[in-house]
Amino acid sequence: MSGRVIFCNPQNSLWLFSPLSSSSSIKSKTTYIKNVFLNRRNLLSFSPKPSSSSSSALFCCCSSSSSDGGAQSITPADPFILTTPLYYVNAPPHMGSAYTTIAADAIARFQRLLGKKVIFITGTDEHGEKIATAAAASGSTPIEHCNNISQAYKFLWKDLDIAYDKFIRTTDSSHEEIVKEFYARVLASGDIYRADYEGLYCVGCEEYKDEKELLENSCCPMHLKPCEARKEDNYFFALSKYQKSLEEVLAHNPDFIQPSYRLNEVQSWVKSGLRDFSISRASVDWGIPVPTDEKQTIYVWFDALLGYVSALSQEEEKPTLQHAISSGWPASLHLIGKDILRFHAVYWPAMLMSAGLSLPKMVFGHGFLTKDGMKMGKSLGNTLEPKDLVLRFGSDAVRYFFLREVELGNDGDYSEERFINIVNAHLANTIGNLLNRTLGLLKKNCNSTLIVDSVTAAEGSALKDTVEKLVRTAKDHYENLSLSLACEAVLEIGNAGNLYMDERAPWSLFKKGGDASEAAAKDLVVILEVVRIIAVALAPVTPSLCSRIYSQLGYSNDQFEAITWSETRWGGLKGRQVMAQAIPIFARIEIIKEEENGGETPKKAVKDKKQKQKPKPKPQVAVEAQG
Ligand SMILES: Nc1ncnc2c1ncn2[C@@H]1O[C@H](COP(=O)(O)OP(=O)(O)OP(=O)(O)O)[C@@H](O)[C@H]1O
Ligand SMILES: [Zn+2]
Repeated sequence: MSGRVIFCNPQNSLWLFSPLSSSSSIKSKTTYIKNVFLNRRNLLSFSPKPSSSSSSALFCCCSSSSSDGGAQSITPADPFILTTPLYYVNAPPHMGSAYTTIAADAIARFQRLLGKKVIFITGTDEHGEKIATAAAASGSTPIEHCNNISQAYKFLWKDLDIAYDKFIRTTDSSHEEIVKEFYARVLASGDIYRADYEGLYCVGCEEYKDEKELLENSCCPMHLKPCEARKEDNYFFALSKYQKSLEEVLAHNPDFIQPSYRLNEVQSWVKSGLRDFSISRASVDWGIPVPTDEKQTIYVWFDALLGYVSALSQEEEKPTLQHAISSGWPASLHLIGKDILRFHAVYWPAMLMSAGLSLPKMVFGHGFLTKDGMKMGKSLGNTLEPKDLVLRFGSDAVRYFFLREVELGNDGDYSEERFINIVNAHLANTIGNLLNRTLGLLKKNCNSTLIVDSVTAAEGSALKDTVEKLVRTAKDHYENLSLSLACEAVLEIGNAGNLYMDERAPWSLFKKGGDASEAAAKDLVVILEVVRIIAVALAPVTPSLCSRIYSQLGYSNDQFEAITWSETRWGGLKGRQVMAQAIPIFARIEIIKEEENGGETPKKAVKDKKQKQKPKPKPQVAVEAQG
């Protein structure tokens, strides 16, 4: 289905022209508009057109517009555009930055499994005072510093199996072009003016603060450092002009800000009165020059948010807003931490409205990974090294633990003991052992070959029903971004498989021979089918682990790469398939005492554990092959 959107008002409104006849009721027109347009593009709210307007225009949509110079066709094939924050390169990545990116990657992978065209954008935010200071402290030029840290992000994303489509750096020249064009548009809308400003500035947040949000001694609650009193002659963005439009967007679009409890927070910021904010810095050199005044640079947030748009420009095209947005803007989802919600839920929509661009469909502000109750962050330095975790435990364990343990939206504290317990119990035991035991029995009793022509010929009906129900549950949770609950549902499939194995006890049926033996061989097929379904349903979260499962089930890597969610349907295993050699797909993590590992690093401890026996008091962790 498609419709026409005609751009009429350069500010905030557009008119929808619907093919419904003029005699259709307002209710049916409303339903039509909702179904066809809302949530597909960015028609965030609408109201019946004032009767004096053009006869074919049905509704006036507030707060969203298309800037593409006229009519725009809407097609169902819009891509799913998903973004992480562009991380600030004042310091290398840490587990907090990894958390958002892992979650975004799982969402992107799930959407790809559904067959959607996905554009998964991540990148680095590289301008501003903090960066210049960090570069000076490390004895490098700002761009050298940015190159190093940006590269560190890319390396980490590789280690964590992050399959992004676009990595945007705000120092890219194409980005700079787009920021300048955007600035010019906002200026042309009459939303930029020059004024003096005096206030309290947190360099950590790169933001002027309201006194009422600060702790004692004007300390920033996030960075625990006193803010500096500053006075500057700056360019301002007229945010206050968008008060009403923002209120309407928030009121009419309950899904725009997620989780829903964050909407109240945003609504109360807006209700308390929006103040214009400064979008340039006279005292900062490391930034994009203001197009109309080379003595000032554009405020780092005004610049960075535009990275979501500039990331869409194609290398072979001239970097213009028009080209960039024609790749499918608006974003379907900005996944961010709650620390930067105000920028994404208030500043960014207002900026987009001013420039006549569509608003993102959803902004999801997740919670914090904390250490001793404080947000882990680069500025506080209380971070956890994701690289270390990956080296010790592998990317699947890291991805699984944080997505399973910290429900997207909530805060969560890290504990190594809990990490080990969870990944051992879920990945090594429930899933890994189930596959390993089953393949072992298949090898011993069936020559590693499935004895049936198709899985349906072997199916265990009650188990099949349970699995089908849990697959539906997992899908619903993925769709609602409840990643922890999605993991839980998939684990339940594993539990059901283990229960079936224990109840049927195929090892003893094989001993009986005859029909019992044949029933046992069918049971093995059924269990392997359960594990195959787990591999599809958990692929967004633990892609490497799931590809190892697929390869043990006799599929090629290419076959795994081509899977879609529809393959969670019961019956996918090929009859008469010969299974690969059973090797543990997930190395169980063992806690061994340091007296056993002689103080060596945990991985090394596996190899040397038998030789070194010096007594030492503290426990250590080692990785061991699952038995
Ligand atoms: N402790 C954390 N828990 C969850 N996500 C985090 C955490 N720290 C950072 N992030 C992610 O990184 C984003 C902020 O990126 P940024 O580069 O500013 O990192 P930061 O470590 O918070 O920096 P700083 O400590 O200097 O403020 C957050 O919105 C969130 O997506
Ligand atoms: Zn701060």
